[in-house]
Amino acid sequence: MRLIGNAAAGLSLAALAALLWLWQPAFVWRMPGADRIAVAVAACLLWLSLCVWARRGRGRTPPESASGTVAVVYASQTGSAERLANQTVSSLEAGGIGARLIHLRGLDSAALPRSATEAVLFVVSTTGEGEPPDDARAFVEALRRRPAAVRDLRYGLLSLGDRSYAQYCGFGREFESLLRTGGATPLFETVEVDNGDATAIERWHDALAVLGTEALPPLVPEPFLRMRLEARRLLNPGSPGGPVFHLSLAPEMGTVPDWQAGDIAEIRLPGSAGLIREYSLASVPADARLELLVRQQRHADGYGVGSAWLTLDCPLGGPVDVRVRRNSAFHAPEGSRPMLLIGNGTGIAGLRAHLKARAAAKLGGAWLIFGERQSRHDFHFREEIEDWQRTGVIERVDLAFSRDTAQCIYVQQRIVESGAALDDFVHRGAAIYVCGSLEGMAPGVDAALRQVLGSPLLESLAADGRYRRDVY
Ligand SMILES: Cc1cc2nc3c(=O)[nH]c(=O)nc-3n(C[C@H](O)[C@H](O)[C@H](O)COP(=O)(O)O)c2cc1C
Repeated sequence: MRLIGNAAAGLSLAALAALLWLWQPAFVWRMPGADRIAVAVAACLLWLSLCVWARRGRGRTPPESASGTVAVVYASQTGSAERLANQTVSSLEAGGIGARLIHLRGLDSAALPRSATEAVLFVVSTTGEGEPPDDARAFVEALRRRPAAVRDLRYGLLSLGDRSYAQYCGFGREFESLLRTGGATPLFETVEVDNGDATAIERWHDALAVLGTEALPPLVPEPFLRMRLEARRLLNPGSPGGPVFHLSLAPEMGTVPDWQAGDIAEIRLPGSAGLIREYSLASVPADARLELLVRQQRHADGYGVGSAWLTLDCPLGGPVDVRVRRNSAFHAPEGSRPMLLIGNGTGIAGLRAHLKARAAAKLGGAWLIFGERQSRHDFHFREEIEDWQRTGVIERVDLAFSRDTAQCIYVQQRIVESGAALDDFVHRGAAIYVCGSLEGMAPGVDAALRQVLGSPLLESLAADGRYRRDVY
């Protein structure tokens, strides 16, 4: 191919030189012979540099493997599928296969590559009770209506889940059945990953050999960073609820890793076969600290493993192995769009990070709806929140303390009570962010938003990334 290309460039160069010689416009004709030759040489040089420039431009596209390029499409609720998709792209590219990362949110099934040379690798997780991540809902809905949209697609599927849930990999299985119904062709057997199981991830890596290279570098897991527990403060002494601690992790040396509001801290517990616990980050990089809220879990048979270590056993100043997981599904909206922040309990952590980021960017236009048990004990970060109200970062706060009154008020009631203002806020362009418990709060908030805004609007907000949730 390259030989043919070079020959063609040579021939066209010769033709151009001949043309220039024959044509010789009048002003060139009047020049002395030596000058005419100089003009012809200059024109040829100009032509040559144009050819070189055009070839360099072409060289910037990803290299194609013997079997073409790969689109790696992910849908993720809390960032794990996003991370594996990223690692897959890096590994493919290092192995010489052109790969591009695509977020399933906003993707039209008609836009999926369907050529014989481009394969699609899907990396998806399951959330809720066997449900798709929020960023996959619109795509899946469209696929249900028009399954043939994926006909002729060649795909591989990595499906993340956790066997402790009743519907293990429920969404991954539903997605695969939709792909097959639509006539898509699997490149290899779907790989299901139970709770980050490394052996299953290795199987995924091995299966990728079908794309045309045996020597694919391994998927590189992000390393943990050694930090130390700098501070631990009980936020709710006297609360009828479980104790909530505000933890601050400082770097042992050097700087903290980079992150954005919405990202998640993964903490590796010592002496527990590498068990990892995850928490929404409550701080921003300008704080130079990773801050978390941890509720101490007490069960009939003792404390929860992760929370007991962080709130009781880890000594102040002691080492903590941590890494940050990018969770773009809960990142801030673009620009200065207003935000409706809804959460309960330790969910204030993720919302606080967003408020801190907005305060630093001098953005107003935040509305906070927060719920806990008693205002006297459980109004976490009260001073900060009141300060943000004074300085205009927060334009409105609604609180729902369930144990302050006999009627047990929750955030979902506040949503319904403020229906007209909330509808107006959304029509002013606001994005809705929900952080906190999956049980009770998240479905209750979802139902209340549907009641106030209507399901079609809420679905379209989700599809546009204006309804995002970090719920656990
Ligand atoms: C709130 C919540 C609900 C979940 N529901 C399920 C489920 O129904 N079935 C399942 O197999 N895994 C379930 N999981 C486990 C996730 O699929 C698993 O942790 C996955 O690695 C998350 O990937 P993501 O971060 O890309 O969303 C759930 C996890 C969470 C936090």
